[in-house]
Amino acid sequence: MSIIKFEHAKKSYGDNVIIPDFNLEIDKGEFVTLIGTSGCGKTTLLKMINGLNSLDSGTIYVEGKDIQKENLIELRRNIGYAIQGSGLFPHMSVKDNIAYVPNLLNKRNKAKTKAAVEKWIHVVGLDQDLLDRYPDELSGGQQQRVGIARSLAASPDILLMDEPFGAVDEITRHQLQEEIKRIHDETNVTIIFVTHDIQEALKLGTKILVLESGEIAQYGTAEEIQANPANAYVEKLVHGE
Ligand SMILES: Nc1ncnc2c1ncn2[C@@H]1O[C@H](COP(=O)(O)OP(=O)(O)OP(=O)(O)O)[C@@H](O)[C@H]1O
Repeated sequence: MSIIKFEHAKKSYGDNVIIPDFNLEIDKGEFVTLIGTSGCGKTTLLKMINGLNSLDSGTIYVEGKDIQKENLIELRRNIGYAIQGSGLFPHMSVKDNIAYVPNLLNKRNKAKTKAAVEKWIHVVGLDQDLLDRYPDELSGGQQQRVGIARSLAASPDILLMDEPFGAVDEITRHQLQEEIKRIHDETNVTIIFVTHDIQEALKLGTKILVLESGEIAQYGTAEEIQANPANAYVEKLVHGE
């Protein structure tokens, strides 16, 4: 069974139709990289999955359930969300940022939350010494890692990532790419990852979703889209001018 299924999903802002008629099934455990020109609707599509954007019409199923009939708070607990610039709570320590969702889930089981925090800070490759610092006392790359740790700390089945490595230097970006690949291999979390960078999309994705004006230009493996680009846009994207 697919973990996410779109059926004629439509989204507009006012009269501006961004996603006209979206149909796709994403299998559990995929690492989907979502790429397309600026303004084509990548962020809009991502936010439809966790209910941050409501649908005009159509249906999205997450783990077989129609999200429009679900409690959105419950839904989002199972869907991690990591955004560019980390999106950390500035007034909370690193520890409290990562513990935020586990605390909600574990209620007063402090030992369980502490174990989750220690596990995830380690998984994203950060030192335990950073736990008591505040976000503005970290480098951009460290903040980004904490953001990823926070989004994973509730052990979600799905992780939505919106250009999570956009704001860091090349070396850190490369390290974070390796880190997220490893996390995906180890946890089998289903990831939907927005990027502007075709090399990043090809490197990380088990499937690449090329979006063009809110519609699927192509959905396939890196090999497939490189060997058989579906149209001139995909061709240009993967092979340059
Ligand atoms: N809240 C909003 N109200 C009105 N229009 C919006 C809103 N959010 C996005 N848009 C518009 O919808 C279109 C798609 O935006 P979206 O952010 O999904 O694109 P994107 O592919 O993620 O772009 P980028 O790569 O630049 O981040 C754009 O034209 C944008 O201006």
